[in-house]
Order: sequence, then structure tokens, then C-alpha cells
Amino acid sequence: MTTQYLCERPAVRLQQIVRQFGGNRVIDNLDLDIAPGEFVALLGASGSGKTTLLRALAGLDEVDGGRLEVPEARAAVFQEPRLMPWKRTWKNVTLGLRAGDARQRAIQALTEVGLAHRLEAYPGTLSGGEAQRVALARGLVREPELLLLDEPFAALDALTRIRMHRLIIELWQTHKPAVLLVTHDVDEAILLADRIIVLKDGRIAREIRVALERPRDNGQQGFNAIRAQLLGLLGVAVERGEEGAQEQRSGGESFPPAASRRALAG
Ligand SMILES: Nc1ncnc2c1ncn2[C@@H]1O[C@H](COP(=O)(O)OP(=O)(O)OP(=O)(O)O)[C@@H](O)[C@H]1O
Repeated sequence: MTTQYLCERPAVRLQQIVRQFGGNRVIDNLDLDIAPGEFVALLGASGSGKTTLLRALAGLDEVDGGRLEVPEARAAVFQEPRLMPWKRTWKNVTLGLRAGDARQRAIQALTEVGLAHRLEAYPGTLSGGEAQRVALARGLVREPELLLLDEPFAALDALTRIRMHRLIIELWQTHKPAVLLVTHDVDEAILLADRIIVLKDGRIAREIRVALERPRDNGQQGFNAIRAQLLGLLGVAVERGEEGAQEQRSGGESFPPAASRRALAG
């Protein structure tokens, strides 16, 4: 499948990307454009190549073929915050920045993620959600044109995850980087993304544009239809009536139906 070009100068342009391990072709002639400021979510079964693709975009891994155009200013946040335990919070944020106004910039980024009061704390004293916000601040401080997120909310409890969804949208709307979010969570993808890409065997199986108004919630009209479409594409059977029934019980975003909550966790 060939992705249509979205604009003259995309933030990301992948052409015929190939990545293989031994004889196993994990990314298979993949084409993808991401527009500046676009929020794209990547869904797919375990082993479909999501992390491999994200790591290539982050510059953490090579590709074996094809052409990869990415902005120099890019940052990645992973499922685990990857902080240096012996460095204070603000120092973790400034790692790799030139001195000068680094501390000021760290304070600003930490304030944006609601952690101005934790500047001097060591990572070991932070909650999981706080540590992940530090990781986000460390990304933000680099003013990335491309923000790569590999299941950054997966290890958090449901309420913290909801707060993080709101925060990420707020930060995205302020800074407008292009975002590529790898997730297993169908509802998370619909809540956050402009476009959802379903990856299968290292290829794009389908793209869905999410035209729902923001702020979004999973009770919104149109949400269920997109969810059903995605679950179908992902091969997750949902019993007739179960979706609606669960949604009525839970209401709001906080407790999405079990079928879509991490539907694809491997
Ligand atoms: N360094 C490696 N060496 C060998 N095989 C690898 C390597 N990295 C990834 N693979 C293989 O590539 C395939 C895709 O892996 P990848 O981690 O990209 O999938 P994924 O879609 O992110 O899966 P998950 O949802 O479980 O995280 C898997 O079959 C995996 O075993």
C-alpha cells in the first residue's frame, strides 16, 4: 500500500523501508508520511513491527533498505522513563543540553508537565506518573519537531493514564510537534490521534482518519464505530451488545471496555 503524500514537506517521509532480522522481514517496503504537527497512532498485533519502526525513526536502529527522512530535532519517550537515578530531576531533563540556560529550560519544561515542585527530587522518590512526566519534559526541552512515543502510558494506572492523555494533548497543542505513538490500546489511539495506522506483518494494513472533535471521550458519537472498525481490523471479536453495555456501565473515558483496553497486548 502506498501512503498518499499529505503535504509538500512532511515532518517524516518513509519510502520503501525494509528491516530484517536474519531471514525475517519485520518491516516490509513501508511507505509513510507524517505531516508537521500531525498526531499519528500506530496499532498492530504483537510482533507486527511497531517498535522496530519507532526505533528506526528515533535513530536507535538501522534500516536495511529504503529512504528515511526525519527531522533532526526529535525525541523519544518509552514505556519506562529511563531516568538516571543518581541525578536530580532537573539534571535528568538537561542531559545532553549545552550549559548556559539549560537549568532555566528544564524548569520551564518541568513546569509544563506540572512538576515545578520536584526539580531537586531524585527519580527514586517519584511516582510512576511523575517519572513519565519527567521523561516527557526531557523530550520537550529539545523542542522536537517529531515526538516518538512507545507505549508511554502502558505501565500507569488507569487514572494516571487519563491525566497523561490530557497532558500529552495539551503539550501537543502548545508545541505542535508531529507525534508517532505506538500503543496496544485502541481507545487511547482514538482519543489521541488524528490518524491511526494499523500495521500488519511490517506493512500498513489500513489507515483511519479520526475526525472526532477535541476534547474527546469514549462516549462521544462516532467513537464506537471507529473502535468496532479497528477491533475488526485487529481480529478482536467483540460479542454483540457487549461494547454498548460495558460503555453504559463505565461511562466517560476512565474505564474503556475490556475488549479494547490493551486489546492486543502480547
Ligand atoms: N534485535 C532483534 N533481533 C531479532 N529479531 C528482532 C529484533 N528486534 C525485533 N525483532 C523481531 O521483529 C519482530 C517485530 O518486533 P517489534 O518489537 O517491532 O514488534 P511490535 O509490533 O513492537 O511488538 P509488541 O507489540 O509486542 O511490542 C518480532 O518478531 C521480533 O521478534
